[in-house]
Amino acid sequence: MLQASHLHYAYPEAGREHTVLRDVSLSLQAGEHVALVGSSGSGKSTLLNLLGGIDTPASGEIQLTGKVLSRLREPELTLFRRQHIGFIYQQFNLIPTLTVAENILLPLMLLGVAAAEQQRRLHHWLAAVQLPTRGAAFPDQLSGGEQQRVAIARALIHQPALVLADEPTGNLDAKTGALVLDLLFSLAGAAQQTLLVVTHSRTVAERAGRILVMHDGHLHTGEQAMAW
Ligand SMILES: Nc1ncnc2c1ncn2[C@@H]1O[C@H](COP(=O)(O)OP(=O)(O)OP(=O)(O)O)[C@@H](O)[C@H]1O
Repeated sequence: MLQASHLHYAYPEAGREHTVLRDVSLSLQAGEHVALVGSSGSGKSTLLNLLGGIDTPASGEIQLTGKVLSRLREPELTLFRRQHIGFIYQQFNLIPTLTVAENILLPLMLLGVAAAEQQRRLHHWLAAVQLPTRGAAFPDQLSGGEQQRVAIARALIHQPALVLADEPTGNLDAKTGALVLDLLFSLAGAAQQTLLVVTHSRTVAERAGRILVMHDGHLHTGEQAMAW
């Protein structure tokens, strides 16, 4: 469902180019759960941003559910992202002025889903992330683990084909992280969604079906990844 070929990416740095991704290729099968690991600064978040259509590679091609991202122009690219991708971040990234319910509903509002259908899915997802009575709360009234469960509901409510999670347990203690991780893997699994999780945690990586390792801008798979 995702095929990335020969991706290159560089950031401008003091008048020079700082190359972060060098000839990175990968493919993800529909419904697969994959962990992306590697040392700090190796380019994991950068790769996630390219795969999610938030940023554009200098060269190379990304095909997602049959569409080549670089051939999409605004506003099609934004619409494609809203329909097919869900993001989960280490810092939760909830909107502090919106309630839990409003945060979860954002993707459906942006897609123009009918109000009755929004409410039906909201009830389902509040229950799915074990926060059935917290819809009217604001993010700062929730614990970190609860906020990340809201972020999971927001990332999955529009049934995206691809879920990208950048260190989803990085801000949580081990016990809370394990609960959040269980929810993320089981909900994405039930919906047969493809899940790519960036992590520094061996426990998280071992939950995935496959591990990819970023090292010095290159992506290692299979046997090479086993050494991680
Ligand atoms: N906006 C930016 N401008 C310039 N350089 C950047 C920018 N964002 C990231 N970088 C650099 O690109 C490299 C890769 O960063 P990236 O965030 O992708 O790494 P990472 O593997 O996700 O790291 P971590 O595990 O610490 O989150 C780093 O050297 C970083 O300093």
